[in-house]
Amino acid sequence: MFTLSSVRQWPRALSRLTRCYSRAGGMAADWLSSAEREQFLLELKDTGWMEVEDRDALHKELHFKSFNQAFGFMCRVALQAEKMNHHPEWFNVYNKVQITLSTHDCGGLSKKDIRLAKFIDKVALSL
Ligand SMILES: C[C@H](O)[C@H](O)[C@H]1CNC2=NC(N)=NC(=O)C2=N1
Repeated sequence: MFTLSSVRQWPRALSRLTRCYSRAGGMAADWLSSAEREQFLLELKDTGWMEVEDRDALHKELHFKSFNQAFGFMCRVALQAEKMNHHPEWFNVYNKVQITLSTHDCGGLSKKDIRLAKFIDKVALSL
């Protein structure tokens, strides 16, 4: 019989899928297939994103000309995060912004993280 407790013996990726599916109200729309994950991570690593060692997340540090520019960047990302209902974990000191992306509802990376990472790169490039 299928039970959530039995899923823990399944591969980690499948376990993440069930967590993502159940918590996100049965919608696995944001789930990343292995092929998508590989492709998107390749693209994002090209623009300076790194995989975090001890969790399924992406990290990037951005440097701006001034605090004003860094904070303006954060405002634009914050509005997009609210629109997506998907929020970054971030830290700002003066002209530097450190960002970590992961989908808490899924316990790892989802398509929302990819979309937000690409938005972040687009905004950073426009400044
Ligand atoms: C209740 C609210 O919709 C959820 O907590 C949203 C908010 N923002 C979020 N942001 C991120 N990064 N992961 C989430 O799972 C998440 N869930």
